[in-house]
Amino acid sequence: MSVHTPLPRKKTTIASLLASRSSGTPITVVTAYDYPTALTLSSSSCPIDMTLVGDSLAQTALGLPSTTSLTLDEMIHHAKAVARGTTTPFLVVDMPFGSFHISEEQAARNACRLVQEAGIDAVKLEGGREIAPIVRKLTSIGIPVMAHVGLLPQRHVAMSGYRVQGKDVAGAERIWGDALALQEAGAFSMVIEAVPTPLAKYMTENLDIPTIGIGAGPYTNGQVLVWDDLLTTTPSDHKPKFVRRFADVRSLREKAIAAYSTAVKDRSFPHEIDESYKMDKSEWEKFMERRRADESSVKSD
Ligand SMILES: Nc1nc(=O)c2c([nH]1)NC[C@@H]1CN(c3ccc(C(=O)N[C@@H](CCC(=O)O)C(=O)O)cc3)CN21
Ligand SMILES: CC(C)C(=O)C(=O)O
Repeated sequence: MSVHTPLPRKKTTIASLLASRSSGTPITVVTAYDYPTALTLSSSSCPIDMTLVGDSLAQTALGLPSTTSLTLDEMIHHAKAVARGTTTPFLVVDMPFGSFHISEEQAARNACRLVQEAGIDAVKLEGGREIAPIVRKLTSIGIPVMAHVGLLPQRHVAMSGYRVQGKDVAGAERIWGDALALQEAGAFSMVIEAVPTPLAKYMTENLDIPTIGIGAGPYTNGQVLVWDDLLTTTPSDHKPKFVRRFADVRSLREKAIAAYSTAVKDRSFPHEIDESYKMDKSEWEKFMERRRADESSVKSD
């Protein structure tokens, strides 16, 4: 095989994620909310291991004030589009607020909908030890669950805002206890959001499942970022400390739209030959002859 031919990439599995953890190869996760984004993540020249249809969908793509108003039906609509564009990455979908807390039965029914209607690989559930029975239930019926501890955006009101968690002994012990309970319940992996670096490092070293950090420092088994944050797609004054801007797509888009507007208004777009269609001269002349005949027959009526 020539050096220019990329090696065919294999579909990420739970086993391959565990192998990455064991070999110390960082796991890459990015969110996606639509088909073209899913295609980009699936065909990246440097691998993205997991695609997450995060419920950040509410804010990034739907303009909602927080994730709590996102419905399961809205999530399924987007998850289907992402699934159509996802090949090799492991596809994880957030269960929206209110779609899994009511009972194990409700959680199982809704997780089954996500699997059957959207064709996703796994679900992610925000919460601590109180949702361990739900994690156990879903795992027991063969739906892999990614846990999510630390900052829980679905509880931003109860937590008095989006704040770093586990900064004192009590907070750190609570998060560590939650992590153990969720691993014990069968979670295959765990997102750790906005906790101090030493706590995330301790958790990574003392759990058996891959940890995926966001605002959790460099020592987790993998990292996740929101598509819109890493590309800078949207105007926003606030940048959480954990976000790094890998591109400025927003200014690129704004420049493109301004250039389009200018070109239409000054009539330099479209170009008469390069961007427009031709017609045979004789066909055009026949067309005009017939129009003239029509006009004179209307006049003589
Ligand atoms: N675009 C986007 N990116 C995200 O990472 C994201 C969403 N949306 N929506 C759902 C949740 C909300 N998230 C957030 C939102 C804000 C902060 C934030 O402002 N954090 C403060 C912490 C301040 C402190 O306690 O010291 C920061 O300034 O970093 C963190 C996570 C993560 N998720
Ligand atoms: C920030 C990531 C982990 C998430 O849960 C989301 O995108 O909703």
